[in-house]
Amino acid sequence: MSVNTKLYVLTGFLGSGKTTVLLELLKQLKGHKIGVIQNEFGKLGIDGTILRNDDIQMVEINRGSIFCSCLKLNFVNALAEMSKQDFEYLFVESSGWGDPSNVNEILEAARVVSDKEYDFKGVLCFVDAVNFLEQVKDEETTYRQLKHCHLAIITKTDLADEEQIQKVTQQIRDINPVCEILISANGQMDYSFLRKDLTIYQWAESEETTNSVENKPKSIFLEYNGTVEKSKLDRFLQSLTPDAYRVKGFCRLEKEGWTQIDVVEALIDYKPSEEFEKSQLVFISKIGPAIIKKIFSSWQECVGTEMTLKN
Ligand SMILES: Nc1nc2c(ncn2[C@@H]2O[C@H](COP(=O)(O)OP(=O)(O)OP(=O)(O)O)[C@@H](O)[C@H]2O)c(=O)[nH]1
Repeated sequence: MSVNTKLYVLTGFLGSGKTTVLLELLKQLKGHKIGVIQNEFGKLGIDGTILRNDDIQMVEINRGSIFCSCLKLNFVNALAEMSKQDFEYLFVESSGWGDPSNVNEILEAARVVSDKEYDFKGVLCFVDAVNFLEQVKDEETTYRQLKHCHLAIITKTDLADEEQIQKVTQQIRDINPVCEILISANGQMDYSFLRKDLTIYQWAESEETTNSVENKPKSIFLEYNGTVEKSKLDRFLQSLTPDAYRVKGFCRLEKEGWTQIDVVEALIDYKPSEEFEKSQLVFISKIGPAIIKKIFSSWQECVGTEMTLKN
């Protein structure tokens, strides 16, 4: 039987909580036929590993933004390929650096080459209640993601007080006066938006994306074998927080075993994880290739064991 696949595009700055809500959405929709297109910025598909599950079908597009000319054809092809599968829902998680200003142009291209039309339900933009007000001052991407969304989801409201949430809401309204706004804490939120057509909350006209190969932040990944003491790794990660937009990966710790590491600004989060062959951490640099030297010297000082850095 042929069904109309409901299509949602998830956007939001690095570490704003897209994967956290997507995992919850997948739980809420258990039993439905679901596809995911996962776009990671670095070479390693960390989110893909977190989301992988027998019930969903996933395609990963890594090493850049799906809105950038470097990857948008891959995105169009993935949409066309997945349109053959009669999913009930298709979620596209774009990378935190993704500027979705040209999303309509891409969906139009996909419409031309796909077997079936998607029922596009809207762009969801994740807004980090703790870090957004600072990010939006410096990062055009954060502004564009909001301008072109239909639903803004304020995340991490468990970590922000009422006054902060009010300020964030006001700033969202200044950028996008018509989008719907919801709040979320650790993926808990009102999911009834799934029954709505969010595209009625369209604000901005399509425009060129700001994503390009030239302005793509540097990403680098670190690997080590064996184990590391948590306190040492923590000191290492803390020393790098001013210079990295985001650090994430899976590490084997001496006492705690395999652990998922998430660093967003000053916040370092540790969660138990499945096992891997070796420990790997992806760094998305605020300071370009200069981060390489800092990673080397800080690792020497704080941890001191063998590791390798890869592009
Ligand atoms: N306390 C709290 N932490 C959250 C919330 N949402 C996300 N986080 C944490 O924030 C970090 C980043 O969350 P992700 O869901 O991976 O963010 P993301 O937008 O997918 O990240 P990128 O794909 O790297 O851009 C993780 O440590 C999450 O556990 C929330 O509502 N409350």
